[in-house]
Amino acid sequence: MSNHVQFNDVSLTIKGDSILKNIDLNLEDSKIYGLLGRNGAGKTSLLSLLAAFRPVTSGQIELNEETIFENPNAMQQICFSYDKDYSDETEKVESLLKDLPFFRPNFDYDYAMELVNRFNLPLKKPLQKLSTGMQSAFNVTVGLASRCPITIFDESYLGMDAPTRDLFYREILNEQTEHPRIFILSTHLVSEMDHLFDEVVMIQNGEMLLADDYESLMSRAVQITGATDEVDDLTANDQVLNEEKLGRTKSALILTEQAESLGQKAREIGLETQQPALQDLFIHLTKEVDSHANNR
Ligand SMILES: Nc1ncnc2c1ncn2[C@@H]1O[C@H](COP(=O)(O)OP(=O)(O)OP(=O)(O)O)[C@@H](O)[C@H]1O
Repeated sequence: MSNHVQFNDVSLTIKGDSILKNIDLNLEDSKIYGLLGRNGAGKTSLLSLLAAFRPVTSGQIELNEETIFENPNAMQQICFSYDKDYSDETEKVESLLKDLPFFRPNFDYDYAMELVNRFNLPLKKPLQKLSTGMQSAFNVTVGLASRCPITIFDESYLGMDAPTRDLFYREILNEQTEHPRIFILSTHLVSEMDHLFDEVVMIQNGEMLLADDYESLMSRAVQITGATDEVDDLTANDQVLNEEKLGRTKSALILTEQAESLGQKAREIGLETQQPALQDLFIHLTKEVDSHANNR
């Protein structure tokens, strides 16, 4: 069965503060979503609504047309992996993993043991005694081996060192081939993780800024560099996300439906073009919204 999630005009208010505003979002099966946003943008709030940790203030979130909140059937389909506080957790890694099949119907214990070996997790140690990075590796092990149709990782890899994160990224791609599902990866490590994303979702100040597939978003972006007046003439009618000047030379980051033909024209008149990275778009798209907000 193909799973899909729909956010319909979802808002969240906490103690009078508007945290999320009118969020519309569709999540489709077998896709990896990168959820990006500045600090405090509302990523964790949005994910905690999807995990049914709290009710929406208005709107609906549905999994396969069924409301998620207080719906045990829907909630069993969703795994939310985040940076938990384990300071009081005296249970050992081994016994926690052994208990999981009772709560997670798709939990694959053998796969969990493979991950325990790969991440060098000490089975006999209580969780509270693991290092921060090892606790993250435990969270990731549970998230991957639970094989939930909706699997969410909210910065759950922050404590991991670079080789361990690399191992995790490989597992995600492998799992998506072997056991496809909806993955949502909330992260600030944009340049390190962008190769994983099928879709990109950006939120800013609790509002949806952008939701698009990675390829089509990147195909709309081009960086043009050359003599300032030539770059200005060529890009006069385009959305310039960022400009950097060095003497008489200028580099402009452009987002346009016509990026391919614009790039071609640029090269024809001797300007240089480059494909920007998702991180560049993220930095300048979120910066631009800020500067508008400050001007109001
Ligand atoms: N329980 C709460 N009570 C009041 N405000 C909250 C609560 N939880 C979150 N907020 C506020 O909601 C906003 C969004 O927070 P959230 O944690 O969702 O952002 P985030 O995008 O995950 O940020 P970060 O990248 O820094 O983790 C922030 O302004 C935060 O202060």
